[in-house]
Amino acid sequence: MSAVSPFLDPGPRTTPNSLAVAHLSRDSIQPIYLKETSGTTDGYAEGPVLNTRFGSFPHSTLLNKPWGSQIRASVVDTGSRGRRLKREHGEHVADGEKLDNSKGDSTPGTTSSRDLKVAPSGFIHILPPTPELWTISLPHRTQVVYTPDYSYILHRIRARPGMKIIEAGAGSGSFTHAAARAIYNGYPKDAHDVKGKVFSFEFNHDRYQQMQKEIEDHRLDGIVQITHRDVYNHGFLVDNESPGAECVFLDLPAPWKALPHLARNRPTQSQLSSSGLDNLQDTGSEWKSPLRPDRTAYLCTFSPCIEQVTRTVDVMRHLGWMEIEMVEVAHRRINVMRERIGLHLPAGERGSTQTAANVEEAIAKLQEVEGRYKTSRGQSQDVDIEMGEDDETAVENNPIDGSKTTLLSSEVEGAQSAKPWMSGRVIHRTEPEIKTHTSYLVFALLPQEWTEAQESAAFESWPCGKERKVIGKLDKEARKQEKRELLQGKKRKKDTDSKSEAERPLSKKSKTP
Ligand SMILES: C[S@@+](CC[C@H](N)C(=O)[O-])C[C@H]1O[C@@H](n2cnc3c(N)ncnc32)[C@H](O)[C@@H]1O
Repeated sequence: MSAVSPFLDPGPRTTPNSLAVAHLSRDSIQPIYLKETSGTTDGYAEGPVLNTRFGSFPHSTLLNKPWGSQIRASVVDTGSRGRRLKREHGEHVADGEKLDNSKGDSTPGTTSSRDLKVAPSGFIHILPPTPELWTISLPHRTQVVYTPDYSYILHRIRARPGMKIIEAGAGSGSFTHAAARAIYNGYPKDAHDVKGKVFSFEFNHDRYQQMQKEIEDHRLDGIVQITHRDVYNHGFLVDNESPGAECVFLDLPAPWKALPHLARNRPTQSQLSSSGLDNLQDTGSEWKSPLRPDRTAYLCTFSPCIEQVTRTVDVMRHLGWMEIEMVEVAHRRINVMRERIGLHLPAGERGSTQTAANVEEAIAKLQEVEGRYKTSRGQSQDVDIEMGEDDETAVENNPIDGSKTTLLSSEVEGAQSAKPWMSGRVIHRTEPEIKTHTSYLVFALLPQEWTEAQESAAFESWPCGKERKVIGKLDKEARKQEKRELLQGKKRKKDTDSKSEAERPLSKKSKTP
């Protein structure tokens, strides 16, 4: 294993031949494999270039940067690229159009990073890959499980470092990456090393191959083992060995068809037929459960429709799964922002409301308007001109409706000195509606295997039913009789005490205080 996956330990800086995430804007991010190539690449003298709507970014400007750095766009000759490609393909290019490749790196026709000119505008941020960022930027091959769902699922199935998870189907690998991070407690040294692992199963061959490649590119091999398999018919054993899983996640069109393969013992014919799975015949071979025998197994299935849920729950009941529960994650994004209220704020600015922020501001404005009205009645002069000549105030034009706002000099100073991102009240607003239904999550658990030997050992330690001392009586009449006897005993004691008191010699009695 060359290095740790950037998903598990990205290190302090970007490195060549590794995955990074280009953050263009809040809703636009792009995964990128950073390459350290000195020669002309794809027609660019600058080597490999990331072209975005915020400008062009040669990889050389993105390499060896601390994660989270802001990278400014570079001036890249995108126009000559087409001409260069044409020339490479032997097409005629006019002499005057020929490119001067002499400057730059030692490699002819390349531009070194120190020769690159910073573009007048445009920047991105370079971020380390995480399962969350990968989920929103990965190449979609199927519907994927998103972060609000998988964070809850991993918590409920108790995925933690050192656990073994079975996942089917792998699809686009969104859940796989999050699961790999959750169970990671080091890379296994060999096949017998007991480290956390994700056993992933995918039926579609193309998706299986793409996943296999991604896992290698992301250096997750050893932590994720993907198998090309139809789990409905062939179950979850890997090389005919049990993965020994404690956690299971099924994102399949018919999860109930995979459930009989997750039983502790071979399901009986009646269990199979009551589940509608008569086609799964007894093959005669030895039964191996893919679950860890000495631990409770936690399962989650992910289904978009309620009919799939009812079918799954029905089969779960027949196969002995317990504490079955369905949950839907209704996720809402909460936007936290600053809201600025005040008459002095520039009109039409995002997040600002032009209204009096308090009583003082409202009175000041009224007084000012009244004063202006009196002045305009006294002198028939243009108010705007007068205002413009007045040092104490300034007039602001509203770019939207053309109206004018008069700013008091103190307000102008205040508005200029305040940092825009610090002014205003911090408020939060949720999205007005929950956007989409993702899926119904069905959770269940299968208790650990319990043998006769374990039962006898438990009985030895806690001999249930062999208690020697019986505390209290069981029936009502016996309890009443017990109470009667208790009261009679007390009464007898009281009588005896008072009798002995009466019989005591008088001299002794008088000494009593
Ligand atoms: C919705 S996708 C899974 C998406 C994945 N959980 C993710 O987060 O990216 C369902 C996948 O199950 C696979 N699949 C369907 N039937 C299967 C079967 N019998 N055995 C294994 N995989 C199967 C499909 O090929 C598909 O890729």
